Amino acid sequence: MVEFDYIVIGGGSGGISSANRAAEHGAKVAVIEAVDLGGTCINRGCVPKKVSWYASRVSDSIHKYGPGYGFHAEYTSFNFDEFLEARDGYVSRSRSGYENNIEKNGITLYRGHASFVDGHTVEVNGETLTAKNILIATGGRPSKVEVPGGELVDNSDDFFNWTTLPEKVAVVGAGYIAVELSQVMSNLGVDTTLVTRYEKPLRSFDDMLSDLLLGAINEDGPTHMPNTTFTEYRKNGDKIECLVDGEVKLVVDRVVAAVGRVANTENLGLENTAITVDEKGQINVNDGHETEEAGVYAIGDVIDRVDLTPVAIRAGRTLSEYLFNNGATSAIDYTNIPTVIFSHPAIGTIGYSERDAIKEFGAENIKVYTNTFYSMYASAAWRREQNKFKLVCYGPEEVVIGLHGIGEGVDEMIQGFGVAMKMKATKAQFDSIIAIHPTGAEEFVTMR
Ligand SMILES: Cc1cc2nc3c(=O)[nH]c(=O)nc-3n(C[C@H](O)[C@H](O)[C@H](O)COP(=O)(O)OP(=O)(O)OC[C@H]3O[C@@H](n4cnc5c(N)ncnc54)[C@H](O)[C@@H]3O)c2cc1C
Ligand SMILES: NC(=O)c1ccc[n+]([C@@H]2O[C@H](COP(=O)([O-])OP(=O)(O)OC[C@H]3O[C@@H](n4cnc5c(N)ncnc54)[C@H](O)[C@@H]3O)[C@@H](O)[C@H]2O)c1
Repeated sequence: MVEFDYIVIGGGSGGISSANRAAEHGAKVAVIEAVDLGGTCINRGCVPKKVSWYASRVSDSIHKYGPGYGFHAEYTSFNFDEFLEARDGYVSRSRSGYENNIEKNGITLYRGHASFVDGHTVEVNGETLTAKNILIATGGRPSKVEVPGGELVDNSDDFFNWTTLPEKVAVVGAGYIAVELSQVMSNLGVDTTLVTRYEKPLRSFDDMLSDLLLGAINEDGPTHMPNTTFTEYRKNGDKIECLVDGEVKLVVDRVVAAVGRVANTENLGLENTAITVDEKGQINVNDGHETEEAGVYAIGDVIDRVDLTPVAIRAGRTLSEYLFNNGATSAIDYTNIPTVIFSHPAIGTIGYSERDAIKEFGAENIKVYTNTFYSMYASAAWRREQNKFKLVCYGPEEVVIGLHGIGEGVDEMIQGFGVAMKMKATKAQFDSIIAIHPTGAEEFVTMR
C-alpha cells in the first residue's frame, strides 16, 4: 500500500488543477487517469471545439464577408485532413503541457481506472493507494440515445474522432454542444440539420439570445427541424433514416446526438464507501464539496453544479488551498459565472435571464435595458446582421444582475463585465465609464 497526502481520481480540468496546486504547497500527490490527461476539455471538449469554431470563422470570412470587402478568393476545397492535423496537433501540444506540469510538480501519475476499496483506499492496476484526502474529479460522458437504433447515433466524443466529413448530418439536441457542432459543420460545408425537441435551441437562456440565434440559423444554416423527437433510427445501406412514429423524417449519412451528459460514477467502488449519488448518478456533496465520506471531495462535472472548465478549475484549486495552505473554505461562489456559446454569432451571458429575474424578484423590481444594432463588420460588407445586448437590473439602485449579448466579438467581450457584476455594479456605474469607439462592447455602457 502506497501512502499519499492527496489522491486525485481523474486527470481532467478539475483534477489536474487541484493536484498541481496541492503539490505546489508541498503535498505528496497521486493522480489517477483512465484515458487521457486533460480530460474532456482538452481532448474532446472546449479545445478541439474552439479550434473547429475558428475554422468555421475562416470559412465565414471567405464566403460571407470577404467578397463584400473586395476579396474574391478562389476557393477550391476545404481539406479536412489538414484541418485535423492542425486541430489535433494543437490538442496534443496542450496535453503535453499538462504532462510536463505534473512531472515538474513531482506528482505520481497512475494511468488506469481507479476504484475505492474503502473510504480512504483506492485501487488502480492492482496497486492500492491510501490518503487522508481524496478528490473525485471523474467528469462525465455523453448521454446515450435510448431509442431503437440508438447505437447508430454518434456523440460529441465520436465527432472529434471522425476522419472524414460526411455530406449530410443530423445534429439532435438544443444545448451548447448541439448548437456549436451543428454550426461548425454547416459552416464547413456539410449539409446539416439541427433537430430540436421544441421550437428553438437554447430555450433555457434569455429569450433575446435564443430568438436572435434562431433567426441567424434560419438565415445562414444549419437547416432547423423544430418540434421533432426521433423515435427510431434505421440503417439503409450507407445512410441512416431518422423516424418519428414509424415515418421517415430525415435521411442522413451521420447523426450526432448532444442530448446531455451523465456523470462518471459507475465502477468507482462507491458502494465500498459512505459516498452517495443523486437520482442522475451525480455525487452528493455539501457546499464545501465534501462527500458523505469525511475527507473525500468531488468537484466538476461529476457533481450537480455548473459543467464548465473554469468552474472545475476554481473548485479544484480552492479545495487544495483549503486542505494544504490553510485556506478559509473549500466552497466556491457559483453565482455570476460568465459563459460563452461559440455560435455564429457568438453568445455571451452572465447571471439572470430576464425571465428568471422576473420570476425570482417580481417584475416591479426588475428593469431591463436592451440595445439592437447592426454589426459594423457585416454591414460594411453589405450584410445586415443584427446584434442584441441586454442588461437586467434589480431594485432602485439598478444593480446589474444579468448581462446578455449576441453578436460579433461577444465571446471576448464579457469577461470584464463579469468583474463589474461580481462587484455589484449598477447601471449608473456601467454608464459612468467612457465607451471605446467603434466597438460592439460600447453598447453595454451606453444603453438608454
Ligand atoms: C463538446 C464539449 C465542449 C465543451 N466546451 C466547453 C467550453 O468551451 N468551455 C467550457 O468552459 N467548458 C466546455 N465544456 C465542458 C468542460 O469540458 C467540462 O465542464 C470540464 O471538462 C469538466 O472537468 P472535470 O475535471 O470535471 O472532468 P473531465 O475534464 O471530464 O475529466 C475527468 C477525467 O476523469 C477520468 N476518469 C473518469 N473515471 C475515472 C476513473 N474511475 N479512474 C481514473 N480516471 C477516471 C476521465 O478519463 C477524464 O479524463 C465542453 C464539453 C464538451 C463535451
Ligand atoms: N461553450 C461552452 O462553454 C460549452 C460548450 C459545450 C458544452 N458545455 C458544457 O457542457 C454541458 C453539456 O452540454 P450539452 O449540450 O450536452 O448539454 P445541455 O444540457 O446544454 O443540453 C442538452 C440539450 O439536449 C436536449 N435534449 C435532452 N434530451 C433530448 C432528447 N431526447 N431529444 C432531443 N433533445 C434532447 C435538451 O433539451 C437540452 O437542450 C453544458 O451544459 C455546458 O455546461 C459548455
